Amino acid sequence: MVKKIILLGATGSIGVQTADIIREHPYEFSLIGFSAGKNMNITRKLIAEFEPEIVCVQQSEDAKMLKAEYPAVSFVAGADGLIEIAVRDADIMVNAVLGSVGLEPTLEAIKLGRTIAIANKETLVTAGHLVMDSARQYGAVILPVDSEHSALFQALNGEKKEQASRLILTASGGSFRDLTRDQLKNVTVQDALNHPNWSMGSKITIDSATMVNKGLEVIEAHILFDFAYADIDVVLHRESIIHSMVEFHDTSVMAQLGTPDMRVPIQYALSYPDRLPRQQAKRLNLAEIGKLNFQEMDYKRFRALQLAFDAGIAGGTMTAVLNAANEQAVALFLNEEIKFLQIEEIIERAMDQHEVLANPDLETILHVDAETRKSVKNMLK
Ligand SMILES: NC(=O)C1=CN([C@@H]2O[C@H](COP(=O)(O)OP(=O)(O)OC[C@H]3O[C@@H](n4cnc5c(N)ncnc54)[C@H](OP(=O)(O)O)[C@@H]3O)[C@@H](O)[C@H]2O)C=CC1
Ligand SMILES: CC(=O)[C@@H](O)[C@H](O)COP(=O)(O)O
Ligand SMILES: [Mn+2]
Repeated sequence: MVKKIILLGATGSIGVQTADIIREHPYEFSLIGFSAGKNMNITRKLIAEFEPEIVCVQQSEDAKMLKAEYPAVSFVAGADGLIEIAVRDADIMVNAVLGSVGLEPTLEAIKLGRTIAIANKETLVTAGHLVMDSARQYGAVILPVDSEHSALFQALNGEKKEQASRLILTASGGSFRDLTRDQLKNVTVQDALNHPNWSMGSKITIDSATMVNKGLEVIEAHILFDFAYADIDVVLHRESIIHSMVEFHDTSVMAQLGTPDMRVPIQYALSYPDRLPRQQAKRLNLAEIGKLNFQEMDYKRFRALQLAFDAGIAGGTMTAVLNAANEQAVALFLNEEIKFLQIEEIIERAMDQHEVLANPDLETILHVDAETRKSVKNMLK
């Protein structure tokens, strides 16, 4: 049976790699619709290759322009268009957009009991409890794409969750892992975009350099697997070969390993519960395992990780504040309007200014998200 795929964020790093997997397995998957933001070149290439039923783009002018070029395709635009495409009848909706913009489309697809393959960690950090409560209510399946959470999901597969005692996330340390905090004062955007192991979109690459990414992933792990923060650890692992581990109460540790290639966790989510062969993948050289490097996480050097734990433990709306402040701050850094170390300063100030609201509904979360973005803008005035 060919699985019909709806892909949000098709023109991004995860989106393009998801298209690779669909291309590699034409008898397993069919791309029936996708969303893009502003990248019309990749959008045109995907339309020509996959002949989707429906395409969403950010700007309505782009939708009009494309309609003239591809009259057989339906085009929608903007936030409403993202929801319209997300709820399209399909076997899997892949959320690979960037940022909390992915939240409402995901919630609407969940209400229809859809299977969601989720790469978009901002959705889960912003409103993970709403997402998981709604998934339980409507019987929707949430499959992790993020490499660490795919590893945790695989290591937990077939196990009794109550017999797992600890989640151990691995962190490469990012682009500046060999710099002291003092040396971070004048680093450039170009330097920050130079991740040692992964080729990713700009925002997550900056998040890896600040260690916010690992902080978001700690919250994502708490949300997806319902582990207390006290039972989630992070270890520095320079090679990104062990993608994360689960320790059980008999002290066994199950790990998932592989060369750093996001197509593997993407394919696993799409083909779950089966595994499909990957001829094109670079197989792990077993000699490399002997050289793997692990170090204790240094929470002083990587202050943003501590902030993320603090936000998760505070709960309620605080994770939405962390995420929104970070999204704004990273955009400012990428625009060269602030220095690298100001990213974590902005996050800390936004959190200090926030009164946590417990058990927030969607309206409250969206309001807090918007207010946080405004407050970050005011910080710089
Ligand atoms: N890249 C990776 O290896 C990994 C990514 N992730 C997560 O996956 C998600 C996507 O990351 P990544 O692929 O790197 O991001 P990219 O920036 O490469 O791609 C983001 C995608 O979302 C679209 N987009 C951006 N903003 C909007 C918006 N406001 N409305 C509609 N569409 C929008 C972009 O469109 P366009 O480019 O056309 O403007 C693009 O298709 C993130 O949450 C990230 O943390 C998780 C693990 C690994
Ligand atoms: C590929 C992926 O899942 C990214 O989240 C990656 O893990 C970032 O790596 P670090 O945050 O460990 O540098
Ligand atoms: Mn990850």
